[in-house]
Amino acid sequence: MSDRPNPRAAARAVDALRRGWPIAIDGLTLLAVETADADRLAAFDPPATGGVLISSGRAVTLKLANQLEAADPTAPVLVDRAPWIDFPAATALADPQFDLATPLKGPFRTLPVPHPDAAAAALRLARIAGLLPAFFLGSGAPEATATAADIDAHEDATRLVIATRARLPVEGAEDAEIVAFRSPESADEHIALLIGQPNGDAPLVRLHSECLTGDVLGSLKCDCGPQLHAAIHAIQHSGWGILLYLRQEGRGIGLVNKLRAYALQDQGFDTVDANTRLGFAIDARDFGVAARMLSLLGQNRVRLLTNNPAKVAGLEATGVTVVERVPHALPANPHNARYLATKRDRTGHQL
Ligand SMILES: Nc1nc2c(ncn2[C@@H]2O[C@H](COP(=O)(O)OP(=O)(O)OP(=O)(O)O)[C@@H](O)[C@H]2O)c(=O)[nH]1
Ligand SMILES: [Zn+2]
Repeated sequence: MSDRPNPRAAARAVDALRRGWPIAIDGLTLLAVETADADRLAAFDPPATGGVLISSGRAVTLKLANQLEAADPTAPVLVDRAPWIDFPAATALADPQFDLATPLKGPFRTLPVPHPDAAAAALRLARIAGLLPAFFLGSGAPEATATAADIDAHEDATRLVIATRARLPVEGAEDAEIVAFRSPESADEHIALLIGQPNGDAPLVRLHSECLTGDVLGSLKCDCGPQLHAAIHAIQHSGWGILLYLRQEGRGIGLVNKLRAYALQDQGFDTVDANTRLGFAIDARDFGVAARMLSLLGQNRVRLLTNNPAKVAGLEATGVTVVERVPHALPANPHNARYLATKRDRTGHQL
């Protein structure tokens, strides 16, 4: 009955969310809390009864869902918009960063989520837009309209194509070639660095997810910067291979949300709990993107440089054979020791 999924509609919806404009998804009309303000909210929901949509990871902190319900921290929860929930109160509801400074008063009451699939899709769209996963529901005229299928189509990795390639000598690998990938409507430009010459062996491959703080600023909170450079050296040393630089900042939640997770880590939460308290999955990355890039480069058998079994499983699930996992652990420092221990203890990293 419906038209073919339209990724362009999802792209328009992402743009509208970031600008603070209302959108509609399959029967729900929504305004992102993060980009709203009191006036926009008043125009969007004049009776102030529309409810606030959050994710169950956040709802657990607010005691609106139990741990069991939060097995999927991204599941939608609808909070009744009690008369006292004005714009600042809704912001405090959405953003756990302020919990210590402004303890939430409540009481909050949940309501059944109308159109749960649309609500879940809206929370996914907030993540794609790099915003907090929280919305006002209302009735204002939407600036953009998308369906859940449009959003999935927008994320479909098979639409990725090679945009261009060029020689790029880099420190540690002077004969490297850079290949850029794009998919229509998406702002992300993933990169592959091809190092050395194919020699008949499966290439040594590193999936590196973007980390502005670690890759560029030399952050000591994680191991990304040293892992990036060590990967280039290891690939060069192995004869040949590929470094994929994936635009999946913050394990897929975006830079600003990752920095919010860092603020929660400053309050004592570890990297796993920080993500779920914000209302995100522990790891929101889609390694199908990496599989598609390898396929466009003609590689379906790889030796994978990683400590993360989820990367091996993610590639294998999309048709890439991982003939060997090659460990990629680097020395800890006082600032990232807890982060590395959490990865070992809570996300199955083999260090
Ligand atoms: N959300 C969030 N992302 C983080 C945090 N610390 C680092 N990252 C992101 O995690 C990603 C780095 O992960 P990877 O280097 O691929 O590491 P990994 O998944 O642990 O796997 P391997 O290094 O391959 O073993 C980058 O996108 C970072 O921005 C954090 O505390 N919270
Ligand atoms: Zn990092």
